[in-house]
Amino acid sequence: MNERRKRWTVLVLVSVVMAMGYVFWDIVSPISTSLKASLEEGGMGWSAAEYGFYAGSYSIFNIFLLMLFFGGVILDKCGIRFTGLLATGVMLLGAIINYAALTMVSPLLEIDVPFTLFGLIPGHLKTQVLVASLGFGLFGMGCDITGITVSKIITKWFIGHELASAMGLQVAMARLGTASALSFSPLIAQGFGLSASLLAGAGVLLFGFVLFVIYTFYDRHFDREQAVRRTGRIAGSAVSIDAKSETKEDSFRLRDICVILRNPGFWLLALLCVSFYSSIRPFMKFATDLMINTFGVAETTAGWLVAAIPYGTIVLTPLFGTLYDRYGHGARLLLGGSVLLLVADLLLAFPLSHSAAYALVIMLFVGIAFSLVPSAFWPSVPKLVPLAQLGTAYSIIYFVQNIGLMLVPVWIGGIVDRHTVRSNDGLSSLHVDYTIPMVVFAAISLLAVATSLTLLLSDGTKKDGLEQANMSQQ
Ligand SMILES: C[C@H](NC(=O)[C@@H](N)CCCCN)C(=O)O
Repeated sequence: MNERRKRWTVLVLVSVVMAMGYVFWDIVSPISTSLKASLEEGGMGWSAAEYGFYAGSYSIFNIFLLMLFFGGVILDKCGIRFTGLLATGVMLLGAIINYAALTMVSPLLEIDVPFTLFGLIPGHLKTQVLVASLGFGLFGMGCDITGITVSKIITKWFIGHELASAMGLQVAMARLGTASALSFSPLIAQGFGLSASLLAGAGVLLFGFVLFVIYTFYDRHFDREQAVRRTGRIAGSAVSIDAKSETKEDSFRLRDICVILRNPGFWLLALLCVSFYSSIRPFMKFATDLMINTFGVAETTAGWLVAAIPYGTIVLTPLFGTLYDRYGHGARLLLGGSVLLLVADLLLAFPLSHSAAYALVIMLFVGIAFSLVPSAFWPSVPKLVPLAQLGTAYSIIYFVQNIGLMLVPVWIGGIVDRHTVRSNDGLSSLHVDYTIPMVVFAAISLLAVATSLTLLLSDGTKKDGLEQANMSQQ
């Protein structure tokens, strides 16, 4: 197999592994209403607060046990193969615990929670919710560590080649995973029961684990070839390189963390990541409700309007990635995406029309923004951070991103509660005015605009290469 074919095969393998993670991540979202239904109606009787706690538990280990940070250190210290197997294994284990909670732990047992952590934890929790959350937290830890591992794998194989196209395709596969979960999970649950969706999700993760095992053979082969090349280059010298070990670039020293933390470019990227993703991901959690309340569409139509976001990104992310590879202008792509998101937020806060067509156009704007920024953001990180520190750098970025992803929905949820009024039309009793929540999202997007503008300006003076094409050879 020639080099080019090998690296694209690797891309397919690891993108599918990652997409499997995204499938499980959203497997419960479309069936949450059924989960909240009573036992007699075939649900599990979860309260909205319990569901919110379960959904937020994805980030619990990543944030409170600093697992993302340690994951990055393990990646840089122990290498891709070890970390990838560990992370995909933990994802699978978490998913199995999550599934087992829904089938084996009674939803009738409740416990009183001794501390509520500033209102983030409900005062009473079903033991089933607690066990499911433990599983989902473990899954989240494995999933995000798989994320940094996959980013490092793609960088390792594609640096100097089609790096942004490759990362764009990987993100497109991830979005396909999200879209598939949203589309198929309700069908599986309707046909075979709620827990069947989770079982299907766990099955999908087992498939991902097997694919990662296959990838390790490619990885070992790559390292051996690199070692042979190096040995060739230093032929005659007394230095010997162990062909079994990973490449020298992968070795990590603890003081590298200080190097990363002292890099202002890194902090700009981390700030852009948390502001952009905190503005778009939590928005997507509230978007269906916003469609119903602001544009008066039915729940199913609202779901389809919001689904236009991930479906649109499947095509656009690799397209923008290819443009970045060939023509550069990464900082401009970041700025363009952030500005577009800001405009979309404002057009939803102060709608010019209340038609479904208007809402669809805005969702397409959001989809374009959600393609522009990720396609330029992730391949830009290796331009500001050396390969030896890349795993740690990605993990710190994910860590900062997770803080926003955990806090912003809680914040917006509180604002939504305060802007919910009982309507008099006798049909839907509650109405939410989304003006203020959307203004808050717009303010967070404005921070993303300011950060990407700073990145563009500093690239002009420091020449970090964000505006340069990624491909140095075909
Ligand atoms: C590519 C990018 N990834 C992330 O934002 C990661 N934090 C997600 C990690 C894996 C899934 N939990 C994206 O999805 O845009």
